[in-house]
Amino acid sequence: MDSSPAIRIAAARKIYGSGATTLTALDGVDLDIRPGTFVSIIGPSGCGKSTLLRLIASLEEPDDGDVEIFGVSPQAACAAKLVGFVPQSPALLPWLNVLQNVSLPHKINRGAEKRRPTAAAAVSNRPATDLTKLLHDVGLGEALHKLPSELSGGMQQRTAIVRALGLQPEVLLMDEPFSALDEFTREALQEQLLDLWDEIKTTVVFVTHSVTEAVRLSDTVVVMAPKPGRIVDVIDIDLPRPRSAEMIKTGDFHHYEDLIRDRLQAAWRSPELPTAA
Ligand SMILES: Nc1ncnc2c1ncn2[C@@H]1O[C@H](COP(=O)(O)OP(=O)(O)OP(=O)(O)O)[C@@H](O)[C@H]1O
Repeated sequence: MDSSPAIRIAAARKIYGSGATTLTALDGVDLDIRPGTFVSIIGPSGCGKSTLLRLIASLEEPDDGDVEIFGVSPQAACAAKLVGFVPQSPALLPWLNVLQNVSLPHKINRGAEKRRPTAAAAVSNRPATDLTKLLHDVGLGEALHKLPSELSGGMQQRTAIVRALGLQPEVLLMDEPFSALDEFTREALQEQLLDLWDEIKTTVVFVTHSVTEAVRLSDTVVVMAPKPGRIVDVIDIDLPRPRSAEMIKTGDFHHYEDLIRDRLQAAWRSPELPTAA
C-alpha cells in the first residue's frame, strides 16, 4: 500500500513583519498527515494554527521549509481543486440560494479533475457528488431554494461545508467552522460532519479551540504552542467510530480530554524560545 502522506510539512517557518516588529508565527513545523485521516489542530490563541492552515491552502508561502499536498505544491494542488476550505464565517453569496451557492464552484471549475496529480487521482476516483443529496443529508432538504439571509448560522455553515465538498477535495481545511455556534448546534454539526466524512473519507485538517470537539472528531490531535508557533505534541485518538454524542460521557473519552488539556496547559506555560532572525 502507498504510504505517501496526503500533506507533508517539513521544517516550515513563517515570519511576519521585519526589524523590531518581526514575529515568528511558525518555526520548525514538521507534520505528515496520512490520506483519509481527520486531524485537528489545537493550541493557545496566536500559536499559528490559522497560519499553518493558510500555508496548506496556498494563501501564504513559508519563508523556509516545504509544504506538499500529494507530492505537489499547495498552488498546484489548489489549481487542481484538491483542496477545499471552510472558513470561520460561511461567506455565502447573498443573492444565490442554497443550491446555487453549493453548485457554483462546480460550475466554474469544470475540468479541474484533469489537473489532479497522479497520487491524488489514484486515491480519488469517486463518482460525481450529488449536491442535492448532500444537502438533504445535512438537514437542508427544505432549504434548497432559500437565500443565505433566510438561514440560521448553523444552516449557513452546513451550506459552506457542502459547498466545499462539492468539488470532492482530497483535502478539506476547516478553520474553526463551528466556533460561532451554540453548543447544541455545534454537536449536531459535528455529528453530520462525521457522517459526511465517513461517506467521503477525505483528509481533513480542522482548527479548533474545543478539546471535546478535537477528541470527538479526530484520528490525531496536533497541539501547538506560541512564540514561536510550533508543534509540541501529536496525540492519536484511539477511540472506536462512529463516535456518538453518548461517547463524550465515557471514561475513555475523558482520558483523552484530560491528556490534551494537560498538554495545552503545558503549551501555555512553555517558555518563549529564541528564534533565529
Ligand atoms: N498577516 C499577518 N501579519 C502580521 N502578523 C500576523 C499575520 N497573520 C497572523 N499574524 C500573527 O501571527 C501569529 C499567529 O497567528 P494565527 O492567526 O496563525 O494564530 P492562531 O493560532 O490561529 O490564533 P487564534 O486561535 O487566535 O485564531 C499571531 O501572533 C498573529 O498576530
